[in-house]
Amino acid sequence: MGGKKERTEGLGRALIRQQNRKAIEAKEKGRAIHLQNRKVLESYTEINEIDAIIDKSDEASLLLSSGAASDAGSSDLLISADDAGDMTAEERRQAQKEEEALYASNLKVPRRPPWNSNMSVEELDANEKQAFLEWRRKLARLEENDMLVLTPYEKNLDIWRQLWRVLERSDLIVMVVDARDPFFYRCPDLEEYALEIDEHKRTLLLVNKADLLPFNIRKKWAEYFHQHDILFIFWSAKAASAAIEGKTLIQEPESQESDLPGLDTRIYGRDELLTRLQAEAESVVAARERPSSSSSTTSEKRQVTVGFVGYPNVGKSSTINALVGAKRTGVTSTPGKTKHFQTLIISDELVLCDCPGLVFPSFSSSRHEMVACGVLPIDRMTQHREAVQVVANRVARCELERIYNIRLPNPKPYEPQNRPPTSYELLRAYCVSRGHVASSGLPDETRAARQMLKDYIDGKLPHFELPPGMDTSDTEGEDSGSGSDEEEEPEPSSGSLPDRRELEDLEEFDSGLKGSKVVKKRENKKEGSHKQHKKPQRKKDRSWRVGNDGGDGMPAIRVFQKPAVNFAAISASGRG
Ligand SMILES: Nc1nc2c(ncn2[C@@H]2O[C@H](COP(=O)(O)OP(=O)(O)OP(=O)(O)O)[C@@H](O)[C@H]2O)c(=O)[nH]1
Repeated sequence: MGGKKERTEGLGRALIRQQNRKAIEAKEKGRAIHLQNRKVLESYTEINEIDAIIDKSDEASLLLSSGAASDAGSSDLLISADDAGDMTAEERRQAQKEEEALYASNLKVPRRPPWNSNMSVEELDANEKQAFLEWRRKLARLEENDMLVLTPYEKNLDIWRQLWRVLERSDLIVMVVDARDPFFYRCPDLEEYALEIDEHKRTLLLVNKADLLPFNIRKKWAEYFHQHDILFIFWSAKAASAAIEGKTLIQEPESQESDLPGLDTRIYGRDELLTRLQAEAESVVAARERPSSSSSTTSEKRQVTVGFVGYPNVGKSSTINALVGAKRTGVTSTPGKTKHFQTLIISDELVLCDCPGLVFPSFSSSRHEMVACGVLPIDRMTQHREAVQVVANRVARCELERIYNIRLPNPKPYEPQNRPPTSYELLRAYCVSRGHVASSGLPDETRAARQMLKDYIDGKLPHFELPPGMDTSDTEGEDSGSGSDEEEEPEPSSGSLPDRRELEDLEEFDSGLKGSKVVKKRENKKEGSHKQHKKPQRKKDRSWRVGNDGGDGMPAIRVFQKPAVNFAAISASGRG
């Protein structure tokens, strides 16, 4: 008997030892993969397909071995360059719109492949890589269509993995968008993906930076969201942080009446937002548990999780900091600094989760627009005139003149009188007034462009989009005060303001030389801190000339799909 017992114990010990060995091996493997993945998380929006294949040859071989690349050459999506070459600009734009509408549904957020807790770490890793490469391959195929321009998007799987985790663990998903152009930052497919994970999950649009939106425009957006069944809240992380310090940033209008009963146009305060988020998340949990509620005897409260997702720079970290009431995550105006998701326990009932900013794939914007909207870093700007043209198209001429204390040349008699200034005119006027001269002796357009884009992103240059189907005539005659009691001070002039005649003289002048005089005069008068650039000016350089007749290498004015907001009309209707 004793021998049998010993044998059984021996077998038991052997089994335990085997289990432990397996556990240690699995842990080691997991650690190896973990270490391998622990390289600093970086956002890859600029990487191209070739780079991806060279850099990640292991992933490429995975893709090839799966046979997934076998149909990569099929051309059912293609409109060839030859077909497109015969079209007029208008026809091309129309065809592009049609193609974009046709393939809009192909712009998906990458899905995490199905998984379960029995899978090994390697298996999970390989499946995720495979699914991700498949997703990238589909997008690459879209790019083969000459009519479709896919803007840079996040190509680092590890960043998408962060999103998958946040989506899976959150009951309520808060999509943070910039109030000045909510639909640029909204990703409807993400809402769909959340529902695929769990049909009860809800997505709420947190319309941040509402302090930068005039009240009447906020009201229009509220009506639009309400009519289209979009769950939304207006919010200003900046105002909420100011409130924590006892300051008031937003002066709300006394009456916020609307034709739609129950319309919520308020900008929420910190406590209100926390309460509402918790209530929304609890309603998700309640809906999820409802079918089995008959078997549940207790009504005890569960901890709910609210995940914050969105493009870089929309204010996710600022929002979390304002909600937590202390600085817990880094905030800067450089997009893409949050690299890993963070979990913050607010109370026994509420947990917040901050996801790194993600650039979702889209057709609808240009790279310049993405720089101007703050989702691609200004440092990566290669064509500054194109990016500044976005600013020139969207900020009223009078606002640019007032805020920068500059004079922009009037449109020529043969041009539409309401055309926006060209980026060239704007950059030149700015450089002249500030004395920004590059070492070449030419206006330092890059420096000017960087400053203007920063001002545009930070809200110093006012701009906003109207809800779809609405134009400025819908907002005229209404109070459009921004609600913010922060009055924009015009920038101090660096010297006396050149009058229009002086500027027009400059157009006719060999302005490299004359420009340098203007520059020096201004520098001496005010901006003592600026370096004196002593390099001789190029006499015959024509890059200072104003005009868009094409003779000076200036790009034609770009027509953007979204109509520029007529700020002049809005300003005239009472905006400060
Ligand atoms: N005017 C205004 N500016 C804001 C507000 N919230 C955030 N900002 C500014 O927007 C910029 C980006 O804010 P972050 O909180 O770092 O944005 P994020 O979404 O966490 O960015 P990533 O880490 O890149 O994903 C910073 O310059 C903030 O000061 C707001 O409510 N109003």
